[in-house]
Amino acid sequence: MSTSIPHIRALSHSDYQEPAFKRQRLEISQEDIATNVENLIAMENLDVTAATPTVSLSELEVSTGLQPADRKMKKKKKRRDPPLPEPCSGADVQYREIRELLGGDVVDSVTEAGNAFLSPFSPTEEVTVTIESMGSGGAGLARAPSEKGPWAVVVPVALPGETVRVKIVKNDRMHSCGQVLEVLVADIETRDESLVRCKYFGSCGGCQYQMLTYEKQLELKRNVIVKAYEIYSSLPESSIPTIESTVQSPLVYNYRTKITPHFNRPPKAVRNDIIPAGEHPSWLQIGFNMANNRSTLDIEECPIATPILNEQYKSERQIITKNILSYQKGVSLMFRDSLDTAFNAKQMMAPPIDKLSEAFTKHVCVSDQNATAREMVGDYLFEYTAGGFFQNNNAILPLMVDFVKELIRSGDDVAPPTHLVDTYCGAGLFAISLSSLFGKVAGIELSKSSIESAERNAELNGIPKSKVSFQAGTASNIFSTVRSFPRDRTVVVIDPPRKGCDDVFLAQLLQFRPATVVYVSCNVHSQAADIGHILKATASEPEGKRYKLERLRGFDLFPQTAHVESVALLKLY
Ligand SMILES: C[S@@+](CC[C@H](N)C(=O)[O-])C[C@H]1O[C@@H](n2cnc3c(N)ncnc32)[C@H](O)[C@@H]1O
Repeated sequence: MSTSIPHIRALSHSDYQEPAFKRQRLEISQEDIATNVENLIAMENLDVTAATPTVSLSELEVSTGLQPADRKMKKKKKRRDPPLPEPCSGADVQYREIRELLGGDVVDSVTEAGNAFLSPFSPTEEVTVTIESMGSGGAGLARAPSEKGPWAVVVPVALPGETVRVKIVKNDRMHSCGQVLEVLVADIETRDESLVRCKYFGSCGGCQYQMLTYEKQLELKRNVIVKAYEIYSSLPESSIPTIESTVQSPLVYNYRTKITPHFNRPPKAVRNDIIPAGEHPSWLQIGFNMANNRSTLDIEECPIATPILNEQYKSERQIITKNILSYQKGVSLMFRDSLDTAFNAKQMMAPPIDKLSEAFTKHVCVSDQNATAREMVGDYLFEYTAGGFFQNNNAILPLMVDFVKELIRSGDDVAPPTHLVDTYCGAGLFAISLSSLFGKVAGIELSKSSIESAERNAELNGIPKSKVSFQAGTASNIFSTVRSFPRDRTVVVIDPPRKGCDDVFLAQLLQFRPATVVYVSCNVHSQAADIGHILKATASEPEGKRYKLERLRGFDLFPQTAHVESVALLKLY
């Protein structure tokens, strides 16, 4: 039964036009032609089994316009496959999921035959597939029809069990990406189109889950953590605690406190045009990356961003549109929700603190990357450079900080921790928010401007320098600074960037061996890999020196998207 899916239908026709001046991404380049031909030649010399994608020579000639003579010319040119994706990256996670779907042996044999990039689909081909599983990136995963050979189709906004007609929009290693044209068989139990708030949902790459209830989104995010630990930690099931339910964001729309829309410079062909007042030329795309490819989709407002960001973005779009012909380069904009920095921060924090006053409630939008932004998290005030790192969902931050506090307090009351080491500390969010639990706090962070903010934040919040110190540098350097900290009373908080901790950091952490480690992560896959490494490295140590993973819980910092963050507690036992 075909189901009416308004936003998906809208995507399938010509609402969105690729700007005429842009080279079509799907155009086959000379290099692609060469590769396809070589692969084809390789296939001709192979004992072609069912495991090999089947594209006939004539099909390839039709799709590439290549004639037999060209084949001879290109025969000698060999091109190697691009390297495998960076471990724990989104592409790596997806590749592993594709291997799971198609079978590791099958993928290996296609790869050995040099055909991992030989898509059985011609660009823009339409195909009907049934989604078999949900990828951790929020897209449905399907097998290509069997006559196409072992190949996957990755389909955003399609759910397991659904049958969808898609247009192929991109070919990659062992898979093609499909854009839904029609949902032929819908999972009406799970899909609820009335929940979708954004008219660009499905074509914009920002959100994946608007068609799901929030409860379902949280369940899927928990599954991502379960799977990440199964695959990336290489730990036995018995070493992984029950993963707790994902903590909800108090706001599920209008929560995002930073957005970075962008646009390209105008194409040469229109440089001498005159844009009539109030008109938005069709070639001008100001917005966010599309799902499935990196071209920009023109978007007037983003429902997951805070209202003040949308207000400012809308008026900025008008100014840019008016002046677009004067831009020589593409621009990445930044809008950051902030408390109004016109109020004096020291005065705000001088008792008696009035949290209902304008200084604590008036929000503004900061669009200068170098300007200062300000936010209150619980009882602490934080300032930071607007273009620098600060978490993007302020509504959930107090819950996250409280959970970290709970983990720290959950231990031995007889000898509670006295020292905190905040690694990858940014502007001091954890160091400062947790400072009341400790006698001594040390933080480290690579960005000098974030360290300056952290120092200022300690001062603004009345935390003496004798108690809290910050250091600019790579995280592993902290261990020489905190040599005097008592390891059995020390908590190390780890909150690295997406790629996780490096080997030097992990080696130093293992040598230091603090009683408690709280690992906060924006990439559950690298967190699982790092924690797996820590547990395995200490597994054969004597009692009291082995780490145990005691708690693990997801936090939904980005509702409507597939992204999930997680917090883990490690203890020595
Ligand atoms: C996910 S953020 C966490 C920041 C902070 N904990 C917070 O919640 O606001 C990761 C931080 O690690 C910093 N960083 C990246 N590589 C680093 C390294 N090798 N050593 C120390 N800090 C690093 C980044 O600048 C960024 O501020």
